[in-house]
Amino acid sequence: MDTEKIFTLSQVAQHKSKQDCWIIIHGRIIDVTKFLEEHPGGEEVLIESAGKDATKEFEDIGHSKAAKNYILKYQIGNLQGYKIQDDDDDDNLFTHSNKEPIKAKEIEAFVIKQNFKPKHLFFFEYFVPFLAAAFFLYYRYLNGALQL
Ligand code: HEM
Repeated sequence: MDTEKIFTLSQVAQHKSKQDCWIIIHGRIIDVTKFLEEHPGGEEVLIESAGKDATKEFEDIGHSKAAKNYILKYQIGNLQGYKIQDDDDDDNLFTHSNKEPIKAKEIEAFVIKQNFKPKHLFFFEYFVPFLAAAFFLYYRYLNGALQL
């Protein structure tokens, strides 16, 4: 098991043949080339998902703990952007790692939210200067009117 190496989706996509077959499960990159013939579900299903994220397909079957251990055995790295936390407790193995990477848009939204100003600031920033300017102009107007 190698959890240090980071691969991008396009790097994984290059390994999609029977001779070189990688798949992604919960952000883990698995080289299943040597496992193809051994897979109880047949090699076809793995080859179909080669070079892609097969998390949904993997979970839909309801694989056992043994299958999850195979994943750790054949893991060669992690998908870029995934935060994987290994745990000794096998049941948590995948719940912990099942975290979506934070998307840029979410970060942006967070930053914008943080920049929101309280409503009363708007009052002081715009309304008070506007009132002052109005008073000033009115004063000038009155002065002018009185001098006439
Ligand atoms: C595209 C993803 C996958 C699909 C669609 C898939 C499909 C299946 C199916 C249909 C079975 C049931 C076979 C039967 O009951 O006769 C099975 C069993 C099994 N698969 Fe997969 N599989 C996938 C990925 C994997 C991976 C990545 C591993 C491990 C590296 C794995 C390990 C196993 C094991 C150990 C079994 C035996 C039953 C169990 O322990 O859950 N599979 N798979």
